[in-house]
Amino acid sequence: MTPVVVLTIAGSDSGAGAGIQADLKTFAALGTYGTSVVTAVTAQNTRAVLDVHAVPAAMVDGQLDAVLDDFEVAATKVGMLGTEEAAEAVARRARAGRLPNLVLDPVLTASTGRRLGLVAAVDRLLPYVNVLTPNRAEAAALLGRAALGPDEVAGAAAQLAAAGPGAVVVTGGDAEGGEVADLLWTNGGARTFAGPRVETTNQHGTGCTFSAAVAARLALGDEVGEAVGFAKGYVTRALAGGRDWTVGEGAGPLDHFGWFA
Ligand SMILES: Nc1ncnc2c1ncn2[C@@H]1O[C@H](COP(=O)(O)OP(=O)(O)O)[C@@H](O)[C@H]1O
Ligand SMILES: Cc1ncc(COP(=O)(O)OP(=O)(O)O)c(N)n1
Repeated sequence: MTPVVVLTIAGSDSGAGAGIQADLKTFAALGTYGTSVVTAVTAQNTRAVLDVHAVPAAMVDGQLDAVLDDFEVAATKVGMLGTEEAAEAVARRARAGRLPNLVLDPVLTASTGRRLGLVAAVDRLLPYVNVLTPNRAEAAALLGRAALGPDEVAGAAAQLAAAGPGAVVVTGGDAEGGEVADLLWTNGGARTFAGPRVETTNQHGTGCTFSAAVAARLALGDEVGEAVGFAKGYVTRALAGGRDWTVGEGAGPLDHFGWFA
């Protein structure tokens, strides 16, 4: 059977734990055909982001044309945007209705510390987004706040949803405790998706993997709540599969495929 086509618009991670590489692995693991538009190239491994090169906006434009002129894209995941001009190139296609089921992971700072994106670039896309997937720090930054306390997450999600996205999932990887809970705000109400915390240092690319899985499942026909529930379970299994891996010396990648075994 011909697979559904999903698009990732994101940065390349040379260590392949996050970014375009994590997205394509996730798309493949979930039985979809992944296409890609590279917005930036990072020299990155499990320890650090060493360098970042933004792809010129004309080349981002060219890649978008190449993919959208030939493939019927059923869902798109957007990660690292590189520049505001790249964001505008994406916004133009979204305005024209060429990017259905648009999932935006507002990548701002790598967990190893380097700045990877700008709030202004993310803001340009918010009106066209179907599902926004910030972690707590990203949600706070998008709202111009320093941080979010546990009781402020639902209110922040509602505020972000009012800026355009039909649904907002604030992921909770950085919270304390034996459970990790993500909050989905949609249709004016909150739902929580909780799962066991996987104790591991191999958690590079969890946000990329989660948002890519949401996009893949929307492409396969899930409703937003179903897609978020599936993505949450998939990330938990991928973290568990790679828990004891020694791939690189720092925060290693997830096991995107092994849970099928
Ligand atoms: N240690 C963990 N155990 C289980 N699930 C996790 C863990 N860390 C993150 N997650 C899950 O990974 C997904 C991405 O969340 P998060 O880590 O907050 O994103 P980001 O990488 O953008 O900071 C969410 O579904 C979250 O619940
Ligand atoms: C090229 C690139 N894109 C995104 C990220 C951030 O990945 P993410 O899954 O959001 O989170 P961490 O792995 O940084 O926790 C990246 N590092 N590189």
